[in-house]
Amino acid sequence: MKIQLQEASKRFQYEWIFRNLNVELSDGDSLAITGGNGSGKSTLLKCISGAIPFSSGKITFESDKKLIPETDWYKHLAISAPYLELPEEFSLLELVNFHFKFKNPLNQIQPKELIEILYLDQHASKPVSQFSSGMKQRLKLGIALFSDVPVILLDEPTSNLDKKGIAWYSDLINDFLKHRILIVCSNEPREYEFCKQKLALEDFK
Ligand SMILES: Nc1ncnc2c1ncn2[C@@H]1O[C@H](COP(=O)(O)OP(=O)(O)OP(=O)(O)O)[C@@H](O)[C@H]1O
Repeated sequence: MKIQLQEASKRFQYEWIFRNLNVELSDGDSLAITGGNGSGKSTLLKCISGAIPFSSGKITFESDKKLIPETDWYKHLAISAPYLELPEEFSLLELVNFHFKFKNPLNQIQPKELIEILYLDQHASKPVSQFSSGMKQRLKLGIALFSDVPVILLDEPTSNLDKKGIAWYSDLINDFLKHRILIVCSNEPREYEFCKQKLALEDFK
């Protein structure tokens, strides 16, 4: 998998959020997108995922030297972000089963095994609406990281996590991200310090 941004720019009305980004990412690469509140991190991640368009410039997804049409990007990526809601009426087990109807599980992991990795096995039958914010965050990260896709997009991955959760996040990144493309939006060095490339959005105004 290869993702390439060429002179990618975004504006809302008359306000340029970022201009002329050039980035190239291949399997095993990791990119940290940093910047203060309102600098455009989430906007850039949404553009990369195809949820919203860039205003100018170009982005391509390429697999085995073939361009992937924009309408198919979603099949190749998984996202965890604060603005993406979980279907909270499901129990945990129902939600994991539901998710894996759309995305293949990484390493053929079974729903019950994943729930153990999330250390939520005591809560398999509980509706997700009754989860704490940290439990929801582990769930969002877990279903993204354990989707068998070549591109993982994470926005504020450790928000709401306690010390144990933060260590758990670092271990998962170490163990399961080696051969994929990872993009992390963050202001917390602990969330992205392992990334090979860094892009400070303030430099692209
Ligand atoms: N749909 C929209 N219409 C107009 N302006 C928008 C829209 N979405 C975001 N913006 C603006 O774009 C800028 C960047 O917002 P964005 O959410 O990408 O920042 P961020 O770096 O992710 O911030 P934070 O660290 O607070 O999450 C802000 O000025 C925001 O108001």
